[in-house]
Amino acid sequence: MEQNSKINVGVVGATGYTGLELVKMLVKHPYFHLAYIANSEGGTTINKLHPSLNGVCEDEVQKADIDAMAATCKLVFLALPHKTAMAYVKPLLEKDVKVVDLSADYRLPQDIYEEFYCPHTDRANLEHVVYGLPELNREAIKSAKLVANPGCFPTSAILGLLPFMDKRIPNTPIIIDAKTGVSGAGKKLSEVTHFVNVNDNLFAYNPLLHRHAPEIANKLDVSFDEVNFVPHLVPVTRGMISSIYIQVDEEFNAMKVLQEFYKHDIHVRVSDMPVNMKNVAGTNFCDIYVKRKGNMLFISSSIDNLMRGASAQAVVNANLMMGFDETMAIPDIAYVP
Ligand SMILES: NC(=O)C1=CN([C@@H]2O[C@H](COP(=O)(O)OP(=O)(O)OC[C@H]3O[C@@H](n4cnc5c(N)ncnc54)[C@H](OP(=O)(O)O)[C@@H]3O)[C@@H](O)[C@H]2O)C=CC1
Ligand SMILES: CC(=O)N[C@@H](CCC(=O)OP(=O)(O)O)C(=O)O
Repeated sequence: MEQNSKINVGVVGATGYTGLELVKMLVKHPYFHLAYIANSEGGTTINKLHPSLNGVCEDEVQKADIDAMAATCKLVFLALPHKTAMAYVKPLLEKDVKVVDLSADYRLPQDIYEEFYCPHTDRANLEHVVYGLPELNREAIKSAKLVANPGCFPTSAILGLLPFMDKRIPNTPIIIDAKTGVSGAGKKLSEVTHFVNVNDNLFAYNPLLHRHAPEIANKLDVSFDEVNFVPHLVPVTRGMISSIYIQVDEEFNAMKVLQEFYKHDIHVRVSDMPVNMKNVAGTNFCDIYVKRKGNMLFISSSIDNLMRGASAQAVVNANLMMGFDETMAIPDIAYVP
C-alpha cells in the first residue's frame, strides 16, 4: 500500500551490509515509503536480521519475488552480489519498475565486464544504463530507468581524479594506492576477512589486476594500462581512502582547480588538510585534498565505502530519478568521534 503520496520503493538483499544502510535511510525518507524488503529466503523480519533496528523498523522480509516487487514498487534497490543482480534487472524493467543496482553488473561495457566478471545475460540493458556518479552524470540519472551504482574504489578514485584529467601529462601512469575497511567485502565470512587475519594487520590484495581498475579506466576514458590500482585491507569496519599520484606539467593552482570543479556539488568537500576516514563515516561526503610538488600531484580522497561507496549514493541516485532533491534522507553528520 502506498502511504499518503509517498513513492513505494523496495530493497532486495536486505540481509547484507549495504541492504541495512539502505533500510536505515529509507525508513526516514520524506517521499519514499519502504514498501518491500527481501532476501533470498524470506520468512523473517528486518529487525531479526538486524537487531539494531528493534523498535525502529520491524517490517516483514519476503522471499525475493519479481511479481511481488513489481506489484508493490515504483523503484527497487538491488543490494545483491554481482552476477545475481542481472537476473532481476531485466524482468523488473520489463514491468516498468526503475532499478538502482548496487552490484557491478551494469557498470561496464559487455566486453570488459565479461573479461573481469562472467558472461552477461542481459546485454540489451547495457545499452541504456546510466553510471550513477552524480558528479559525472547528474542530468542523465534524472531520466534513467536503470542506474548502475558505482563501485566504492571507483567512486573515491574517479572523484579525486576528475578535476585534473585535463592537466595530466598524457600517457603517464595514474597511481591509486587505496585502503578500505572490511565491510567492503560484504557480510559473508572468509579467511581473508577473518578477525585474526585483519586485526593488527595491513596488506594489499589483487594488486594492479583488481576488477575496479577497468571501471576506473573506463569512466575516466583512459586505457586499463594507464591505471595502476592497488587496494589494501585495513582493520577498520568502514571507510576508504585513495592516495592518488599523477604527473602534470602546466602551471595551475591545484586547490583552486579542485574548488572550482566541485563548487556546485554538495556531496564533495574540498579540504585544505589531508583527509581522513572518520570525517565522512556514515555520510555521503567525499572529502578531497590535493598537494603539488614539481610535476607530481598528490590527491587524497576519502569516503565511507558503505555510504558514498554504495547505499547513500544509491539513495541520491533514486532521489534524482524520482525528481527529488538529491540530499533527501542523506545523512550529513559523520560518526565522530
Ligand atoms: N560492501 C560495500 O562496501 C559495497 C558493496 N557493493 C555491492 O553491493 C552489493 C551488496 O553488497 P553487500 O551488502 O556488501 O553484500 P552482502 O554479502 O553483505 O549482502 C548481500 C545480500 O544479498 C542477499 N542475497 C544473495 N543472493 C540473493 C538472491 N538471489 N535474492 C535475494 N537476496 C539475495 C544475501 O542475503 P541472504 O543470503 O540472507 O538472502 C546477502 O546478505 C554487492 O554487489 C556489492 O559488491 C558496492 C559498493 C560497496
Ligand atoms: C574489502 C573488499 O573486499 N572490498 C571489495 C570492494 C567492494 C565494492 O564496493 O565493490 P563492488 O560493488 O564492485 O563489489 C573488493 O575489493 O572487491
